[in-house]
Amino acid sequence: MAATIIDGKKIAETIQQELAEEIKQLQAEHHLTPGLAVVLVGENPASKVYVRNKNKACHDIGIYSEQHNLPQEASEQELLALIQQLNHDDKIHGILVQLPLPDHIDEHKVINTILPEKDVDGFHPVNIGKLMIGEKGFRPCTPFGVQKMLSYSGVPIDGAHVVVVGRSNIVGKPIANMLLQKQPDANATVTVCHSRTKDLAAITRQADILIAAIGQPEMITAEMVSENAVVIDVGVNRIEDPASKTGYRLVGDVKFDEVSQKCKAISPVPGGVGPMTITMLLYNTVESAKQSLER
Ligand SMILES: Nc1nc(=O)c2c([nH]1)NC[C@@H]1CN(c3ccc(C(=O)N[C@@H](CCC(=O)O)C(=O)O)cc3)C=[N+]21
Repeated sequence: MAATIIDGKKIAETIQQELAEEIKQLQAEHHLTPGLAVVLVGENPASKVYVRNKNKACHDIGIYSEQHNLPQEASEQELLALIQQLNHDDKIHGILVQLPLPDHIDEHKVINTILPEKDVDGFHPVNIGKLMIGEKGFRPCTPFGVQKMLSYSGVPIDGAHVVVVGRSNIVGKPIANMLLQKQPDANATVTVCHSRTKDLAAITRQADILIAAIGQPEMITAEMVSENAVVIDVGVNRIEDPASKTGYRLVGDVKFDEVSQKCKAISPVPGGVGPMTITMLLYNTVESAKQSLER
């Protein structure tokens, strides 16, 4: 039987409406408008699309946003100075530096310079540490979006066997930690697999919830999933497609056509995790603005 489609776009819209209400209230009661600064270095075309989408989403729900474009040749020093300036800017509650950065810039140094209380991407070691020990802090937007997507869809996480394929710092490792926590919308049994895993399919077939975050187009096939599985596809891969007017097409890490004929529920690409990622960035920015009232 065909799987239920987990409509990330629709869930994202619902959450964005809730955020818009919350922002109206912050403005009425505290004269406070949440503010986000997005920093883009260079000309990566995919990055430009995301940055544009983020700015639009901010505008739609009432978040103030500003975009800082640095040229590809900008020095690390220049970028760090900009971050320092944004750290001290009271209009700005969230700072996002679009990754990847050019090779001559040290990503760790850049992330470490962002104040943890403005790190709405959840990439600063302080926020990663808080996630690890279950303390309040910013959660990385993509895994946070996956968790919300599951809970909004009524997928039981408590006690479920979650299999994560992929061990990146921005998706695999944090999602595994989040769903493992002794907290609501978590309490899962988590297995993390990766490129060195022996007999991957034997493990993925055991998943109640399968999270594909490998970065390999259409790697997860029908024989790797069970009939009861809920499949969340985190992949965003651009593959060439001469038939498309853009010359490319977006596919996930899951072979959607065959897997969706077998499993219980599945999130599509596009229209799945992507819109949730942007929404959780907005969520974190609103959260950061609220926290600024308490300082
Ligand atoms: N500091 C930082 N934070 C990020 O969160 C971050 C980043 N760097 N670098 C790049 C990745 C990628 N990313 C996406 C966000 C939304 C969609 C998204 O909304 N995708 C749409 C389709 C968009 C399209 O058509 O290209 C969808 O899946 O429906 C995709 C990818 C955030 N990233």
